Amino acid sequence: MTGEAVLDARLCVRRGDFELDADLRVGSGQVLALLGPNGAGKSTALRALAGLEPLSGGHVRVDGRDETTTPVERRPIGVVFQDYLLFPHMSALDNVAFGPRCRGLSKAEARARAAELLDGMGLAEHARARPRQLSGGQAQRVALARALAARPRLLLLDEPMAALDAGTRVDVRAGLRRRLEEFDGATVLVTHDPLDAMVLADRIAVVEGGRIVQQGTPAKVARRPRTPYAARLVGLNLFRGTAEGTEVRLADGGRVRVHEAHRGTVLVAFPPRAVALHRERPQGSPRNVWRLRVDSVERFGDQVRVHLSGQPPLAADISPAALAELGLSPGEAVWASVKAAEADCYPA
Ligand SMILES: Nc1ncnc2c1ncn2[C@@H]1O[C@H](COP(=O)(O)OP(=O)(O)OP(=O)(O)O)[C@@H](O)[C@H]1O
Repeated sequence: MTGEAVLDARLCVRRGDFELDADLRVGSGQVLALLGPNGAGKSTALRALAGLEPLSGGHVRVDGRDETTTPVERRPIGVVFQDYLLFPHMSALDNVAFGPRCRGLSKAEARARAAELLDGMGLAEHARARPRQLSGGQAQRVALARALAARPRLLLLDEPMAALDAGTRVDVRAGLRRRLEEFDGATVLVTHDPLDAMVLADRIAVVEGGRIVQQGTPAKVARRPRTPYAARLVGLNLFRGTAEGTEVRLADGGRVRVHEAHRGTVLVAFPPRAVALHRERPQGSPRNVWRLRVDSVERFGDQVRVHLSGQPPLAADISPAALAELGLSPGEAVWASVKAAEADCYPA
């Protein structure tokens, strides 16, 4: 990120035994996704930014101003909660007008601003509807309009797709992306869905155990994950090891041959579709060949994902026809191979 950050925060929070310690910087018009497993500290980070969770250390700066001790209602922040928390007894218009009203705008001014925002979200004809009369996607847009109504500089989105059914998610996600592109403040989005992070964010911070373990563009995180969690999310096999030329000795046992020579501690990644399975030991070209055992087999899109244990443990994607031909079942031994050219190797 270049230039001055809209959000510059160091969040140190203690909750019982749990400790969050994370640095966040988000530029103007940028979306940062906090992606991580349950209990990683994503919501704690969002709550700390909003002022709902006290910091034991660190700071929150927005546009260069220190907001660390600013009360929740006076922070230049808009929040969209997971289940939107719209006021059920108010119309969409009054839900959106609520924030500006609280900040001192007259009723007419607040309503005019709310109407404009709803209009911009394609919700003009739903302005009088109560939340329960809205679809999930519409309710999300009202919640977003409400968060934007106070003209925040920092927008916080907590699992914005979680309340939606799978069928509407794709459209709503695309719509949310367009709206976030129009927002010139900073956005922090919490999710445990990699697809949300990939589609909505300019940058992803992978949070595990209260720490940011990796940060980068979605493409970079997807291609070069740095932890087994991140690798699983994007569906890659990932190993840490020590390279000596084109051979990598893996930390947990086994070896992988890679295409380019490296030296020292590295990560090696390759997709499950790069793994071929064989009944007989394969011959020929410079490839990796391992004798492994089938752990489990699951349907994965139009492919079958075979989980293998051994050194190294792998996931392999093969076609249902190939599975039938191999006649594999859990507990059986199988040969697995990967071409050296398919194994991406990078410094750890
Ligand atoms: N009310 C609480 N009191 C004490 N500790 C808490 C409380 N809520 C959460 N924690 C601790 O904080 C940690 C982080 O929780 P947090 O909700 O921030 O994780 P998360 O990444 O948002 O997970 P999820 O995806 O499940 O929402 C948890 O592991 C838990 O140990």
